[in-house]
Amino acid sequence: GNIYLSGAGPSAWHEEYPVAKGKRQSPVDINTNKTKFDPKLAADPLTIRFSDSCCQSIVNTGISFQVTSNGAGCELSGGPLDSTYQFAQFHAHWGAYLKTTGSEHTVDGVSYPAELHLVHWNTKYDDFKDAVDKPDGLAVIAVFFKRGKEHPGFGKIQDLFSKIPAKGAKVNIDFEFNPGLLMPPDSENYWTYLGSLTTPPLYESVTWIVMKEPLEVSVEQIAILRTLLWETPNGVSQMYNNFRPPVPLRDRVIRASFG
Ligand SMILES: NS(=O)(=O)c1ccc(-n2ccn(-c3ccc(F)cc3F)c2=O)cc1
Ligand SMILES: [Zn+2]
Repeated sequence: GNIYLSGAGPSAWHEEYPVAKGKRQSPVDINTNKTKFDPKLAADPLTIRFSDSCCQSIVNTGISFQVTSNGAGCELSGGPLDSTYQFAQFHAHWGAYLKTTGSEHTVDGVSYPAELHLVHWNTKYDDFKDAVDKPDGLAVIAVFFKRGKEHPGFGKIQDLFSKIPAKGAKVNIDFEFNPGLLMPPDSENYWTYLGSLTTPPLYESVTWIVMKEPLEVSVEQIAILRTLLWETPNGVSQMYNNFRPPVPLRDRVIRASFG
């Protein structure tokens, strides 16, 4: 069923996944008065490498779209990472029409209309499946979407949505698409903390790298996200509010790469 709409939604996930109440869950609110500038993050800059040939296909996962990659030439290292991570997929989370919620992370309690996640796995492990539940297994870059000018690059991905109308539907991407297009103009400034997958199985395996600067997309593009379809207790309908609200930070400090 639909993990956001069945039962009490995210607040009930702990019944089947006790780790939902764990010590390093995600997403969280980023209270900018409590983040800590770490000069080491600036001393060893985050290196984000994407290629034109790294996106193979797009699938409707039933809770988002997902652009999958074999990771060729797409690697992440430096900053908070002690290893090289390889790109596996990107997807997003978003809200409802005329609502301000939609992102998973919030900044000083404020939500963005949507949030993009670029998922990478630690190449010290054999493959994604092996890395996904290890404490240093994954690194996810989060990019907030804000309403503004159109983003033609993301539009190329959205043009495929009509081809994946239902859960499990998948099509090949037969044009070059470089996920680097989805990085904000300034990707030096980010926050980082140790967290988890934001949907079941909620593994506490993610080093989060949350870009401070949002990416502008048009209001129409935010609306197009909701043209994807998912199953609900009342039948197939538009996909929206596929986000987990922030959970307690517990005993963690969010570090900033900037002063
Ligand atoms: N929203 S997010 O924190 O970026 C996020 C949330 C959930 C996942 N997720 C859920 C199941 N899996 C998964 C996929 C393949 C696999 F072999 C094992 C998994 F757990 C996964 O990667 C991946 C990313
Ligand atoms: Zn996500």
